[in-house]
Amino acid sequence: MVKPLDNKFSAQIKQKIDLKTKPLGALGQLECVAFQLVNIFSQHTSDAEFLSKKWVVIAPQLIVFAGDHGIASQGVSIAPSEVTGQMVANFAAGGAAINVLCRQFGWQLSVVDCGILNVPEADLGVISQRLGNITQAFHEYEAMSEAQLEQGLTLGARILTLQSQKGANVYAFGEMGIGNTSSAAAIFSALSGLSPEETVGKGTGVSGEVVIKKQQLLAQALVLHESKLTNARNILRCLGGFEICQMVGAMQQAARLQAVIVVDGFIATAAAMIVIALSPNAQQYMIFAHCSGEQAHAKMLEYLNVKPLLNLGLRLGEGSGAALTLPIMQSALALYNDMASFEDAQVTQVVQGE
Ligand SMILES: O=C(O)c1ccc[n+]([C@@H]2O[C@H](COP(=O)([O-])O)[C@@H](O)[C@H]2O)c1
Ligand SMILES: Cc1cc2nc[nH]c2cc1C
Repeated sequence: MVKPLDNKFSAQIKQKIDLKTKPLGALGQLECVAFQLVNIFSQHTSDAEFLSKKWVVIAPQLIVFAGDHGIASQGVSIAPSEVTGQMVANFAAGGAAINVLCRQFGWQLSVVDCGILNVPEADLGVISQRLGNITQAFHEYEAMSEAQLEQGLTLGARILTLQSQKGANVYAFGEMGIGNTSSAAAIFSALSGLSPEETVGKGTGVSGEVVIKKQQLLAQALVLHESKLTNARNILRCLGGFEICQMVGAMQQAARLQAVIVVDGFIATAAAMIVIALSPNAQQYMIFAHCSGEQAHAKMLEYLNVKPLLNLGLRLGEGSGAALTLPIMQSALALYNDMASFEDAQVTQVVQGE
């Protein structure tokens, strides 16, 4: 079960932010981030501890879930499925964008093989939680079986529990999987009722013709599975990927632990949408890192009524947008902890005009 935030200290947190030496709201979204983080971190804190404690991000973990997609055989990506495994090897060797950003900011990075076609050599440090080699093409079959779905949710939760032993209070979620923008768009259409024309985009950078092909495959899938697409579990099973499934399990577990969940781009947000559909309280623990260049990501964020922290036109995945939020979260907390109040600094309190 995902508990709602108890909001025990929320009025005090808001007041402390408002009494800092600045015009009301002048730190913009940093104020929202500070409020959300302190509200989450203070869930099991006594009144005395709350007043004296400095709030910090502890042992931040970024987990990249990788999976291959049957739908990729339909030519929906600029890259073949083999690239998923090749990129996983790149993650393991430390050369990808996400490795650079994790080193830059201090995330601990884990990579999970949820079921990819070409598995890198065993000793590369990739965590193996395989549900199969590849999902079935969802325009003709259910992407995965009930057993694979169940196992994926369990294994996703398991990896989060393992990482939580490092004492982390923030988890970020990224993915790698050729073809997975098709899967994420299908999930978004099934959950929202939006047409494939509205949810499909260019993914890795396909041409207009391929976008139309993607839309047609999605339309076919939505008709094929129509009778089953009435709940979030079936939507995930029929249209999802092994990596999306494990991301759902891991995000659910992070929410159960009342930890912060940093959601990356289009595919990670599709996983978050499933989590929210299953457990609406989970959204209280989520920070949406950025608005991706994938055209329907802005629509997903609008559908969830959330404001992302960044808008840099990123469309890489891997957790790259999520990685960039660590210094933002740390800055928001440092301001909350250390910035003087009007009273501390003997500055005349300014009142906002009408
Ligand atoms: O995170 C995003 O918003 C995002 C947007 C477009 C593409 N991607 C990445 O590109 C791959 C999927 O693109 P595609 O064209 O193969 O469906 C997958 O590995 C994702 O990590 C990621
Ligand atoms: C090269 C490459 C790197 C990626 N990283 C995430 N998705 C990707 C897709 C491609 C094609």
